[in-house]
Amino acid sequence: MILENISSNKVCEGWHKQYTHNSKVLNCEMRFAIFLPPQASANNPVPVLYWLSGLTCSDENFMQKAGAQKMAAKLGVAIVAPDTSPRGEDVADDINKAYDLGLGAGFYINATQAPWNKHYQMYDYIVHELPALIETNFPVTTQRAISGHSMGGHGALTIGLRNPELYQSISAFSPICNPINCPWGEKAFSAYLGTDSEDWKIYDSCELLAKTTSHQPILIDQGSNDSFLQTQLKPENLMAIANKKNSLLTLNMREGYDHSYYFISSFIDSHLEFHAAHLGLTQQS
Ligand SMILES: N[C@@H](CCC(=O)N[C@@H](CS)C(=O)NCC(=O)O)C(=O)O
Repeated sequence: MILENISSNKVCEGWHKQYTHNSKVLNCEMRFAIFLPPQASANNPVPVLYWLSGLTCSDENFMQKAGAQKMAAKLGVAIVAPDTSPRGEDVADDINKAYDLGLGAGFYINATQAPWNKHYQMYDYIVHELPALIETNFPVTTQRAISGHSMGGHGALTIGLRNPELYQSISAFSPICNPINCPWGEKAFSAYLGTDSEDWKIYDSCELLAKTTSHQPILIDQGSNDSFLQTQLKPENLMAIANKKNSLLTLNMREGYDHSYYFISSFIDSHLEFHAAHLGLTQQS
């Protein structure tokens, strides 16, 4: 598969690069960003943290606003930030161009309903196609961790929980924890997956955590002043299941923080350290 490099910036002794490529799974051209820490070389491949962004985002929001590169460079971990939906002229979008359905709102699921199913196969793209591309073209190992924000936090939790053998650790900022029981999830899942809510459960972290038999480490940070907390995010639903099952889930409620990248940038270092510990990396000065 051909990758086209469209930008390169040196940052924290490593490199931030953007690429475009033709996605077979999504049936369109896609763009992603990668941060390669200074340690990464053919003789010293590094593990990868996949970052899934939230509604309205592209590969750029996290890379430009989270300030993750300094710690990732210290720890020696690569970060890959994909886009949040398929893109292009012929890709279906919401008729009202709503921010929470269609472009920028792929929800990291495989759509089964027309017209969405032609392109909206973000689950397969994130789990299979993109890592294969990254592992073929960059000095990285097959070790993966996964994290994300809001819709991307839902993506990280569900993808991580469904594939414990592929992801060493899972983290999330302000994740949509129970999409089958909130307006964002109900709207997107009924469009992409149809109206039978039984079919939605394989993309709901509460349902998945209740059923899993593996004990993956999970870290969640949530701001107490997040305007979406009560209506859309519902971390208490996930916590109740985690407590019942003795899951390795830590939920940090952060007083006064909101839903923005100001919040993410305040705690991203601790998430990188959490993943590094589970990937067997130690901080280098
Ligand atoms: N009220 C927002 C909802 C979307 C939103 O808050 N998006 C979050 C993720 S759910 C985000 O990261 N936005 C982009 C940014 O802050 O850079 C809007 O209408 O754009």
